[in-house]
Amino acid sequence: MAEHCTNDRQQTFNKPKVELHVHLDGAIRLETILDVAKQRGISLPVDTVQALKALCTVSRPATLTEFLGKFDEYMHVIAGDRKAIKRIAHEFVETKAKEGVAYVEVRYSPHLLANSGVEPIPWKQTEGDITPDEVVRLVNEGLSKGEKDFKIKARSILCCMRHMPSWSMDVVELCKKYRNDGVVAIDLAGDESLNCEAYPGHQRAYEEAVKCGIHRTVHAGEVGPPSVVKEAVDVLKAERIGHGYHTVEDQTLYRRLLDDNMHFEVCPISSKLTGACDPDFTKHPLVRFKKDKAKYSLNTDDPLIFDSTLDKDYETVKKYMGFTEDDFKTMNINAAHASFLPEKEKKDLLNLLYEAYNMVESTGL
Ligand SMILES: O=c1[nH]cnc2c1ncn2[C@H]1C[C@H](O)[C@@H](CO)O1
Repeated sequence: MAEHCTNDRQQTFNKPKVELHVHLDGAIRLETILDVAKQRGISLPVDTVQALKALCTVSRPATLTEFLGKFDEYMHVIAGDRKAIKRIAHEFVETKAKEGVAYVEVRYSPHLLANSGVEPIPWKQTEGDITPDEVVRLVNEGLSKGEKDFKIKARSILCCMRHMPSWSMDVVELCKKYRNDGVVAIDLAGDESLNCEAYPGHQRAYEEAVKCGIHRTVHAGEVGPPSVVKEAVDVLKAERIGHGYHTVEDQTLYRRLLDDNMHFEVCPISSKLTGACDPDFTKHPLVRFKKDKAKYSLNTDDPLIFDSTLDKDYETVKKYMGFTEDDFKTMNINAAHASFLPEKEKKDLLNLLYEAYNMVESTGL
C-alpha cells in the first residue's frame, strides 16, 4: 500500500482513512465558486479567493445558526447549474483522495441544489428545470467519475432538512430510487437549535426508510440536548448519530448507547466553531468517548466553512486529546464497521485497512 501524503507535508495519520460525515455543499472549493460565478455571470461581492474566504468561513466560535448562514453567501452560485453540481462532486473526490481517504460517505440536500420541483425554490433563484432527482443523478455522475479518476470509493447520503419537513418524503424516495447508484442512507440536517423535535414529515420519511431497509443517520445532540439524540434513536431509528456530543449529559442514555455500540460521527473543528462544544479541546466530549471506548469516527463536516482539512482534525485530537497512531487505526476500523456499505464491500474496505495498518483481523479491534 502506497503511503498517503499531501503535496505540502506529511499527514498526522498517513494511512488510508474513512470519513463518514462531510457535507458536499460545505466542501466546495473557493476557486470553483469564483469560477462558476464568472461563467454564469453571477456577481459576488468579492472577486478574490482571500476575500471570498473571509466571507464564507467562520474562524471564531459562533453559533450553529450563524454558521448555517454562511451557505447563503455562495449556494446560489452552484445550485441550479448542471456542470457546477457535477464538478463539485468530482472535485470533492479528488480532495478526499489527496487527504488519504479510502472511503467517504458525502451528504447533501438534493433540494438545496435544485431550482425546480422544490418549494420554496432555495437561495432566491429564479425557477429553472433542475429537479432534486436530477441533482442526485448529477452528483452520482461526478462522484463515480471521481472514483475512477482518483481511485477511492465514494458513496452519498441524502439529507432531509429540519426546517423543511415537506421535502422529507421526496428525500426517502430518492434514497430508494438511487440505492443501487451510490446513495447509501438518509440523514436529517439543519438547525437543531431552532427545530428541536422531528416533525411528522421527517418521522414518516424515516419510517419508510426503516421499512425499505434504507440506512439512517441523524444530526442530533450537536448543539441540542440529549432528548434530540433520544428521539433520533427511539423515533427515527438512527443507526448512527451525527455529532451527538450532548449525549454525555444524560448518563442513562449515554450508557445505553455505549452498550448498543452506537456510532458517533465526531467533527472536532466543526464542534468548536459552531459553538457546539467548549472551545477548549481538552474538555471535548470526544475525550469521554475515547475513555469509554465508544464507537466514533473523525470527520471534517464542512471544511469550506471551517477553512479546514481532515488532517487538521487529526492533528487537533493528537495534540489536545492524546490520540496515538493505534487510536487512529482503531477509530478508522470502527468507522469502516459503521459504514453503510453492503457487507461484502464493507469486508473489502476492512481488509484494505487491515493490510495498510499491518494488522491481522484476529486482533479483535
Ligand atoms: O454541522 C451541521 N449541522 C447541521 N446542519 C448542517 C451542518 N453542516 C451542514 N449542515 C446543513 C447545511 C447544508 O446545506 C445541509 C446539507 O448538506 O446540511
